[in-house]
Amino acid sequence: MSSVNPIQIPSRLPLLLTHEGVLLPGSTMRTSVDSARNLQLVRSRLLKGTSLQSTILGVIPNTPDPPSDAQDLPPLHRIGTAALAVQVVGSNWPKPHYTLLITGLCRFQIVQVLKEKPYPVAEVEQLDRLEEFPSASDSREGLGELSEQFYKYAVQLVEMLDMSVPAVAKLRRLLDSLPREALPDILTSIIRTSNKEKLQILDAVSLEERFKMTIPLLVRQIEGLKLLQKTRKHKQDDDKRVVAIRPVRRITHIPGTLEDEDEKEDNDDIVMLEKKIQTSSMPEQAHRVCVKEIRRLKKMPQSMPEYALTRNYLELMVELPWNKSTTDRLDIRAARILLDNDHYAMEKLKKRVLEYLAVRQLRHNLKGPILCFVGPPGVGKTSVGRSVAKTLGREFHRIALGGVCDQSDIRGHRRTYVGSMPGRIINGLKTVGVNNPVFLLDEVDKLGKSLQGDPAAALLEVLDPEQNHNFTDHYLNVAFDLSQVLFIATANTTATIPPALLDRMEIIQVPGYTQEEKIEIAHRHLIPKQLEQHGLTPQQIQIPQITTLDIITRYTREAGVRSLDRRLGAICRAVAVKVAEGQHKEAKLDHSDMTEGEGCREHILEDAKPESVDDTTDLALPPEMPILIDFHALKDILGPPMYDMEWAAGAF
Ligand SMILES: Nc1ncnc2c1ncn2[C@@H]1O[C@H](COP(=O)(O)OP(=O)(O)OP(=O)(O)O)[C@@H](O)[C@H]1O
Repeated sequence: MSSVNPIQIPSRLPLLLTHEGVLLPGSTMRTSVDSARNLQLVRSRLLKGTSLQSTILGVIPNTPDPPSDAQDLPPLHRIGTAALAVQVVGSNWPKPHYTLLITGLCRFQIVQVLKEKPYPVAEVEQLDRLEEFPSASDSREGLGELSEQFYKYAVQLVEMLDMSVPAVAKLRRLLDSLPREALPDILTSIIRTSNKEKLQILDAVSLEERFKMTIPLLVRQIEGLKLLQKTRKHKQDDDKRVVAIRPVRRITHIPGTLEDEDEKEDNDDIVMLEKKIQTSSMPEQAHRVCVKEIRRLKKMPQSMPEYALTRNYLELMVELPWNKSTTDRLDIRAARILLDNDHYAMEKLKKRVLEYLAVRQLRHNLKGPILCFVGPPGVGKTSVGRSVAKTLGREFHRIALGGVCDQSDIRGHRRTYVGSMPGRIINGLKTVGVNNPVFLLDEVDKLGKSLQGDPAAALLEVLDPEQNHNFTDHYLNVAFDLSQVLFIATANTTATIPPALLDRMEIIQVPGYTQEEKIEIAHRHLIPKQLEQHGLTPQQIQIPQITTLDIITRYTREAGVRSLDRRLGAICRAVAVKVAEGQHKEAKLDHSDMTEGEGCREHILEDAKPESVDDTTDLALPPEMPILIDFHALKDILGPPMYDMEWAAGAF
């Protein structure tokens, strides 16, 4: 048996009166201090004292300290534990108090109270003299047997616990290295015992008595664990000892229970994850990290917060498209047709995009300036980016950068950070599932800056073809090759784009549209799209060009076509309601009444002529009569015009 350093406590000790919990020698506990004498003790002894001796206290259990020091001391419990104050944490909320972390050293008994104020001090006699403990070889007969019996139970108990928990493994080692005489106190404070039982153990000054009293407690705990394993009604205990009473995983297999299935599922998941790591085509370095992490994961209890973190990390690693890409199918003629089909006007932009794609096709690589479309909102910048992806046969992903002011948005958080996650680039790659998508960095001009770093600086690394084959997201902590990604940026203005970023991009201005262009865009693209979105057919609604002009001039004022698109959406919604209610025939009738009465402009009547009706009966109506949207209908749906532009209609 190992020899033990004798502990010699001072003969006078300041007394800390506690009534919650019992501190036993060899164990540690937290206690809250908020009564007058205890507060004084902490302030004048622990916080002011500088010697090691000033951190030694006499902890008296089962004795509440009166709230005010004007009140007399209550009768003190006879035996206390000399303790070392390891940590003092103070707070003023909700009232001034301290939390002490104290470690029990040995028993003592009070000989005489020397003073009661400002905190009690007593002359004490040390009861445990560890150096006098008999060793296993030369112990007295009775005690040797008792201690042997106790040791066996202790080993049995610890071996029933989950050895993969570091605290349990440590406890198992301690059983062999600590003197047996110290074990009753330590085990009593670990196993499930009441304060009363702990107090009895504290009061048991004789070692023999202590062993005798602790053995039944151990047996009770062992029986409890056996029962627990049988019923598998493993309850989470809010007591910190929960770690110590977790049954061993390998002997808890009781088929058929829900938790059993959960655990099995989890284990299956880990096996699957391991297989995925082995078969994944990730680079050597990433593979090494994954293998290391999965080894750690296997040893971790599932209740540990790190378990979920590590698992999420590994799942992301196997999901990332390290080597998965789509094949480019670039045909410049087809690209031209596709761009023309999707977008009216914007000749300059389309020309430059085609040039860009042609050069990429001839050079077979993507190194080159990043295209940045700059123009007012709603002129189709995003939508051209989407078309580029379509022409190349690549996946498309939009990364909105407006308002981003933290560089971890781009580069991710380190995994040590609570709630850490990868940045938007890695997240985007996970979403598209290939390593060569088109990434549209939307609104680069609206990047912010903050104490959390400059996201523009992080973007520089992403966009620089010389560096981005080695892009390291903080969360992944291994390099990912971004060189196959085609980046396109959009902005409303170049004025607020950081110069270093601007330097890496080729700016293509996208001007606003003329009224005529807007009308064409509306009729070629926006209206058909809206009809489709609302489940309408051209036979159900008719929007003449003059109405479109009315919307453009009287209801919107913009360089692009976004508001126009929204207004058309509102019209389609209103018509969809009519159609759905099956009332569109009546609506048409009412409507023709109204246009007649109010003298609609000639062109509208002309537009309506082919379908115009002079019969008032439902039956006389052609079955598919479109709802005509004229200026009056427009007013009904969108409200009165926001801008009075009568002249514009005339001009048209
Ligand atoms: N020339 C065009 N031809 C066809 N549709 C167009 C054209 N210009 C814009 N659109 C349509 O207008 C809508 C708005 O365009 P988009 O979202 O691409 O604008 P944006 O310039 O990216 O705006 P923001 O700067 O606000 O992001 C889209 O539905 C798009 O299809």
